[in-house]
Amino acid sequence: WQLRMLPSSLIRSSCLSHGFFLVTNHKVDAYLIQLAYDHVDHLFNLPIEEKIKVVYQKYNEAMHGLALSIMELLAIGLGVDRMLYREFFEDAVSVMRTNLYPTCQEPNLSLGTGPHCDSNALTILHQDLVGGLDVFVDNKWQKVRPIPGALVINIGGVFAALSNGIYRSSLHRAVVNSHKERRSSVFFMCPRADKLVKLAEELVPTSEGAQESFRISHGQIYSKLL
Ligand SMILES: O=C(O)CCC(=O)C(=O)O
Ligand SMILES: [Fe+2]
Repeated sequence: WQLRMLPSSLIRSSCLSHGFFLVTNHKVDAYLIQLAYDHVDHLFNLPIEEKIKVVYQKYNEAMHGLALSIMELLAIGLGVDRMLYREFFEDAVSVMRTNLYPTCQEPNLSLGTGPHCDSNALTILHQDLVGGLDVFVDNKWQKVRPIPGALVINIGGVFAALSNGIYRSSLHRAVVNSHKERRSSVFFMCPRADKLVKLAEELVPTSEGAQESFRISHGQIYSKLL
């Protein structure tokens, strides 16, 4: 199972089946990604130094910019106005998480990050070269093998809802191993909680009433997904 590259039609086909794809040549500075990892250890020693805050701010800005570009490709793939999701997510709130998975003598008995679907809109994950991310596709766990410099993108529950379920949000997990610790940095983009999540007209070919009944805030979707 190999995922690669992306014009909007390739993104569309991966989103129709499982919602995961890789982005390379994404212009996010490799040095910035490395800095974010380097500073993880300091995060636990509060107060956080100004320097570290700046790294994470820059990391978030870079990922936010990339996520907005991906939103355009997702829109093209769905046949809606190219700017629709870019504009919708312009003021998105984001969360960043850095995971450290220590080695484990009995990896089969332990959960790294247990099976889950992301409930936010779009996730951008950077993993080191150890490997451990699995996606449940075609009824089995399949590895997302690390590729140097590549970012793993996946559709979350909010975007699956925005696409009227056309794009999929898939179950995934991170497993541990007995020989090498692993790190990943994850950027979760979600709309502000009070944002009204409304389907693009093209995705609801039925009456205005159906549109109306779909109006639901992101907070409501989020609480249903948790
Ligand atoms: O660490 C990973 O590879 C996966 C992490 C993940 O899925 C998450 O934090 O939502
Ligand atoms: Fe996840």
